[in-house]
Amino acid sequence: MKIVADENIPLLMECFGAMGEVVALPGRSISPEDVQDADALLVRSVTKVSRQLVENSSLKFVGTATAGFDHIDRDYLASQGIAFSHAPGCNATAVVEYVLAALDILAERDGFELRDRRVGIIGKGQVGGRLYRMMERLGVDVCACDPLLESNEDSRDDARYVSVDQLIECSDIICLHTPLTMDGPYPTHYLIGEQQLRAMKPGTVLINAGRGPVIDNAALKQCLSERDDLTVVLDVWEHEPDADPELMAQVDIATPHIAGYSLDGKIRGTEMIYKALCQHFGLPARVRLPAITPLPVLKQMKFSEGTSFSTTCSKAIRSVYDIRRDDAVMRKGLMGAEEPQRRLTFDRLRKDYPERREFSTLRVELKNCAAELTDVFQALQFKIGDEL
Ligand SMILES: NC(=O)C1=CN([C@@H]2O[C@H](COP(=O)(O)OP(=O)(O)OC[C@H]3O[C@@H](n4cnc5c(N)ncnc54)[C@H](O)[C@@H]3O)[C@@H](O)[C@H]2O)C=CC1
Ligand SMILES: O=C(O)C(=O)[C@H](O)COP(=O)(O)O
Repeated sequence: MKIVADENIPLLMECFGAMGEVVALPGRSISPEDVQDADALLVRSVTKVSRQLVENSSLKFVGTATAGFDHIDRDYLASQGIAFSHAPGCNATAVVEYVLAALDILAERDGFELRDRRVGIIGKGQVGGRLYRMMERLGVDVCACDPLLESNEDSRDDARYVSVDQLIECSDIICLHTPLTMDGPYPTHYLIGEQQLRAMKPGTVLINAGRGPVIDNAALKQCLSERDDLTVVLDVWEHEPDADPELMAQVDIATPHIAGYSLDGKIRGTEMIYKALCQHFGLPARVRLPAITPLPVLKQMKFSEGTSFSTTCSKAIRSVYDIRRDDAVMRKGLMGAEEPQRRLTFDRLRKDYPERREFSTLRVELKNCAAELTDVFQALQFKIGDEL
């Protein structure tokens, strides 16, 4: 079997090496010639899997180790009988933790308590659904907009569903977690445009960790030049990897599409397409990824009695993931850089992203602390108690 794969898929050789020839290539440069005689193509989000790439190839399987699949022409693959698989939910926890890490920094900077804010989540799927439940457990007032979920009797739950306009009207913090869609009953392209931006309440925090074009970036730039009360966190950008440096200068936290980049989430993505490929070709899935996942650098934190509530949570969150580093590195690398350097730097920051682990890899010891603090750490998915 010949497998062509994005070189940025972690544990590629460990998983697929024994199955045949594995050709690892930079995702953006995978060409029709590369896949012509391949049996399987394994990508991440930067490879456009279009008719032009795939036609005249011997491909039987395409897998993307990502949650999103707007880079895949699934209709064309289906028309050619090529199997397709993605990795739903693989990095949802990482994205939720990205949002929490951003809110933790902003709450300290701007002097607010998350519990005093209403959070509105647009897109209540794997990411948005986890975020919704976590906010509920943290005692935060939360609502969601997801007309597809709401209108489906099988998936509807007792969450508080509202329309986009209602959500914008009532939320202090707006989190975007929809896929990028251009058609269907509820397309998300430019879901947030000039009108929606204008309608946001004074002081709204807007976070986009879905896909760049869900916000009209030109309208956002214009809006931010007119009102300085909005706080914006952008992980995703229109025209990636060419993130607009002017917009970057206007937003409060800027990162290069790394919200889902926990090592745990990336490895889960690899595992999901590995299992799907094995199943498709009738091969045994022998590799056990948890067994070869590295141990976290930081395994345990102990808090002294009397440490304040918010200090304790912030310290734990920032020890695992300090989003300020990602923001600083992006600004340093991209501001003032010319094309094509800017694009190359955006991609390099993603390729060389340092190891980041999920909250659940850190054990937190809370001797003689308030029970409420234990509840909060549990809601955030940290491990509790002294085991070492
Ligand atoms: N920044 C990053 O690193 C990452 C970004 N993503 C992006 O986030 C998106 C969401 O991820 P998941 O939650 O895993 O996907 P998902 O498919 O589980 O959830 C998406 C939800 O959005 C809803 N939705 C679709 N159109 C909508 C609309 N017009 N208004 C409101 N809701 C709508 C769907 O019904 C679904 O419940 C992915 O498609 C991907 O594009 C995902 C992972 C990492
Ligand atoms: O899973 C998704 O969807 C994402 O957005 C991924 O985090 C994108 O990562 P890359 O595939 O671009 O490495």
